[in-house]
This record gives sequence, structure tokens and C-alpha cells, in this order.
Amino acid sequence: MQFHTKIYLASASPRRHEILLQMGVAHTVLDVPAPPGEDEPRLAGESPADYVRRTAKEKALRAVAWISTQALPQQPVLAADTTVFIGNDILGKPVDDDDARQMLRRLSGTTHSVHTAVVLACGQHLDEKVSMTDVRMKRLSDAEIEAYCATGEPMGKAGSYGIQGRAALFIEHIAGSYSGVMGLPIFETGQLLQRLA
Ligand SMILES: Cc1cn([C@H]2C[C@H](O)[C@@H](COP(=O)(O)OP(=O)(O)OP(=O)(O)O)O2)c(=O)[nH]c1=O
Repeated sequence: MQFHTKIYLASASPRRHEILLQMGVAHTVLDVPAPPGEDEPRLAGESPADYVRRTAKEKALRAVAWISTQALPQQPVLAADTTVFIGNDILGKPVDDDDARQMLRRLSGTTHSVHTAVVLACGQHLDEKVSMTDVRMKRLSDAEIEAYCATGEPMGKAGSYGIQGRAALFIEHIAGSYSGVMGLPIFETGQLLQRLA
């Protein structure tokens, strides 16, 4: 599969940039000013899939609006949102080490789901896909959590871990998309980009 159209990646996530490089997708990373504050709250009754879909669409549309204020060429925009769900709760990115410790204690010895929505915007036209992955984490000791937090790896990552990093040692099993857990599901992204050809 070859991708010929150049796109913008509207994401500050280095993982998403790396995954697009792996896919051979020519892209420019856009540094769209993000709204200040914490992760978007979930709406009442909103499913995990609907939540990531909505937040990824917001990122894409914010980028489209921003491009139109800059002297930038018009190109399709790719945006994504990744969130960890456990029980009925969202685990977003930790605000500090204490927050990370709490999230890792919560994930220890259980299975959670990681949802990633990927959105392709051509102007106001949006196309999207959602990947869902179950992740089983082994039981973590306090010492393991401490040592992991000391690496700094939890920061900037939903659920306070990176499956692509040292936390791989904690993951017993996954059912779904490894790249989706990392932040950009390769299969679903390829399906969206193929429609540009
Ligand atoms: C669960 C998990 C998440 N993550 C990362 C992917 C995403 O970068 C991050 C989830 O945060 P997001 O809000 O999806 O993305 P972001 O803030 O990093 O970037 P942007 O909004 O600008 O696109 O967590 C991993 O790198 N590995 C993992 O195993």
C-alpha cells in the first residue's frame, strides 16, 4: 500500500509521528495551540467509543480552523485521541507522579480497554475510525510502580504507561491493536488514508 497525498498530523504525540513514518505517510506535524486545562470531561451516557470519536474530531476541526488562519497550504488533517477505560472511568494523562501511581495501582492485576479514534479531515468533511483493545496487566508491586514512575515514562501517556516502553514488561496479553494502544492504529489509519487516493 502506498500513500501519495501529503497530510498534516495535528498531534503533539511523538508516537503518532513515528507510526506515520513507519507507514510511509508523507506528513507535516502541525503545532496547533491546544486549549488550556485538563482532558475533556465525558458527557453523561457517552460510550468510550463516542467519547474518543468526539475528542478526536474536536482536535481535527481545531486544526482545520487554525490552518485557515495561517498562510499554510490546504491538505487533509489527521488527528487522534487515545483513552484508557477501566470500569466506567476514563484514565487520561497523569498530572503528576502521584496521579500516575494511583492509575497504575488501579490497572494492576486487571484488564482495561484502550480506545483510539483516528479522524481524517478534508476541510469540514470528517471520516473516522475507532480501534478498541483489551489490555491485561500483571499485578504490580509498590516497588515496581515506584521504579516505573522514576523512569518518567508515565507522563504524557493515557493511563500512565507506554506499551512501547518499559511497561511492556507489565503487559500479559492484548486483544486488539498494538499500534492503537500506542496512539495511532495502523490498520484503521491506512483504511482512512487509502480513501484519499
Ligand atoms: C496507553 C498508551 C498511551 N500512549 C500515549 C498515546 C498518546 O500520545 C497519549 C494519549 O493522549 P492523547 O490526548 O490521545 O494525545 P496527546 O495529548 O499525546 O497528543 P495530541 O492530543 O496532541 O494528539 O498516550 C502511549 O504512548 N502508549 C500507551 O501504551
